[in-house]
Amino acid sequence: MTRERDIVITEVALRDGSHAIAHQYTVDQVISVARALDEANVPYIEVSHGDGLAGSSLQYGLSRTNEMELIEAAVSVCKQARIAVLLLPGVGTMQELKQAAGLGVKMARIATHVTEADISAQHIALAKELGLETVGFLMMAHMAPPEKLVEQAKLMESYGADTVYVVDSAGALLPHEVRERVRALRQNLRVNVGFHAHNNLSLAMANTLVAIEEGATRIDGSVRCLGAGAGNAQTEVLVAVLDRMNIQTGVNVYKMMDLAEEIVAPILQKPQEITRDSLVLGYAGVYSSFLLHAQRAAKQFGLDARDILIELGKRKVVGGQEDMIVDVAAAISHDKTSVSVR
Ligand SMILES: C[C@H](O)CC(=O)C(=O)O
Ligand SMILES: [Mn+2]
Repeated sequence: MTRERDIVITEVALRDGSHAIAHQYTVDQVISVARALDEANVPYIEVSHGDGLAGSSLQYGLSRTNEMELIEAAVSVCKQARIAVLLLPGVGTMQELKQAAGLGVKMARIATHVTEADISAQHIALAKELGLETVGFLMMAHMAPPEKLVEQAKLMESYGADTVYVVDSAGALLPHEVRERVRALRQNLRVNVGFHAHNNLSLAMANTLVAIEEGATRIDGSVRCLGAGAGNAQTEVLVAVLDRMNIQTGVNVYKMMDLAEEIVAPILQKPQEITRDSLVLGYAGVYSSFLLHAQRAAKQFGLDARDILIELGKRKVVGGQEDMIVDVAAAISHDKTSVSVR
């Protein structure tokens, strides 16, 4: 018997990658990327604002195109791939989830900070009620020890999640820390375990392989590394590596390479690489989607973005606290000015 997929990949460039391009996706771009991913036999494609449904706002960044149009476009061109959406309770509401389901979305990923799983109960329940495959997405997983992660994951499982993800939002986890976390979830959950990496410390691939070794079967990647910060595990590389390991993803390696090169690379204003600022995200444990916000604030206040990011890391700022970025920049700028006039 042939195994079609040992590992089920969710491609996140059309959602996580939205952070990297300041939420400027057009319908044409989404159509060409989603169609090519579908032809490459990628099973799940996530589409929404970078911060999930209804993320388009002054706080998180305004989308160029209404995400429902993007979702509808992606659904319309996929023959086998299922479209997924991300939802952060409090940012997105039940109404957007219902609307997305009505457009043909098949999977909902309900994301909370790693210690706040309790706010996902109603959204997970609604997603199940709507007949969606449902994922609990525990973000900033480096901020909680394995026991805490297990406690929170069990809550999501009890609400009905089919899968719970360890999400390394800051790209800060080291391989042994991924091992401990995925192992702990595998030992304590009955549902699937997933892993979502960020490449800020150049560990996305290594960490993903460790997660798979520990039994994670749901894995996220972004083609051409098109994700927040330095991007995620690079999907076309991941499927090639897994193929060499005789681990089936069902994804066509050549087609992934071609779409990365010919369709996704031209969307990028500059190549996704580990710059000094994205490296600091992983080094200081800062949410990857803060990168562009911090760079903008640095420009506004004439500062080094690294100083802002390091301070955000010290203050343990988490997703949803984007307004703190400007506050921190203003405070650093104020301190500098007062020192220089003394
Ligand atoms: C809203 C975040 O961008 C979700 C995510 O991809 C992460 O935490 O990482
Ligand atoms: Mn991410």
